[in-house]
Amino acid sequence: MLNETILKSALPEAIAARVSSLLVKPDAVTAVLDGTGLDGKGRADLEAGAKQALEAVEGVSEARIAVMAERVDRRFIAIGSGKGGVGKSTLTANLAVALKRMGHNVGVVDADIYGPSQPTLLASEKEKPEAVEQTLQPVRGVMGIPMLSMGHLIAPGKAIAWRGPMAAGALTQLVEADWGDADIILMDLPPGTGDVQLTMVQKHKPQGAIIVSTPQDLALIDAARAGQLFETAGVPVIGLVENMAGYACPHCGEVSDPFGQGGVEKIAERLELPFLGRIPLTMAIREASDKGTPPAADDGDAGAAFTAIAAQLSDWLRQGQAA
Ligand SMILES: Nc1ncnc2c1ncn2[C@@H]1O[C@H](COP(=O)(O)OP(=O)(O)OP(=O)(O)O)[C@@H](O)[C@H]1O
Repeated sequence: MLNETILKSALPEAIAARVSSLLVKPDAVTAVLDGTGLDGKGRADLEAGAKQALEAVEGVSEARIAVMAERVDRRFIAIGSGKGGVGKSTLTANLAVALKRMGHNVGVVDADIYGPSQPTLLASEKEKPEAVEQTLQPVRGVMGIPMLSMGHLIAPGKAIAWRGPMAAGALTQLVEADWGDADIILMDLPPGTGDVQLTMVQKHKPQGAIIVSTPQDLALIDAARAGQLFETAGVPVIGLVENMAGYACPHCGEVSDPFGQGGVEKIAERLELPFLGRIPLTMAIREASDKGTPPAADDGDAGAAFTAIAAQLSDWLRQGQAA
């Protein structure tokens, strides 16, 4: 006589551990499995494995499997800048790595569709995302961080020259991918404050935003504009980050300020927004970024500034404000 114990013992251990219920009905066996933490492929494999094992049991003509997963309360955090080339992508990659090291389930959407650099920064250039039932499955970057970028979907070196609606459509696919149990998704926005950015922010409504700027006056004007963009869209600004602040000469050790100093902190004060910290301009950061080894992945000096900013983001995520 078939019963739950017999059926469960026919399942491989990893599948048996996920059984929520197993019922023997006259026409079929029905199993409900817990798919929490698995991505689309993992859930499909779980379902197929259970079905095959149960239908191999004598007396079972059909096994119906349902894989359920706990709803993940997912938050998107946008990293934006008013101006290009100020280090938005570098900050995003390092914040992701630092948050991961702090125990967060973090993912990265490279929404910088015109210049996607996350595949290089997080060493996933060769990966190609698959789609399961038309939903993209993120690839894995450094430290297993789930991530998606247009850079994964287009041929390397190919420029993307899309108009707003097409760009927004492509980005939706990245945002609405199967993020599994990742509950914090960092979104590397395209630089600037045009229509594309505003549409993206309004459509995908991040829970908070970080603005990056270098300390020079021109960048600061644009950073203030980025603040207005988020305000218009009703997205709270978590704080401002100053990048490329102070350069220590690798030969003589003298510190100079090619882009000025302290400007971002001043503008944060003026806009009444938190200042999250300063990242120095160093060869180590540039070299590590090009190699796909984000400095925040280890305890070296180059990563410390990123880790300190990630700690504030982590506090904001826990309490709703930066420490
Ligand atoms: N603190 C830093 N020290 C040294 N180099 C840096 C630093 N921050 C960024 N860089 C370098 O500056 C360049 C631009 O950085 P990044 O791509 O992160 O900027 P971005 O704002 O995302 O640019 P884009 O406009 O392309 O989106 C990269 O080569 C990066 O390695």
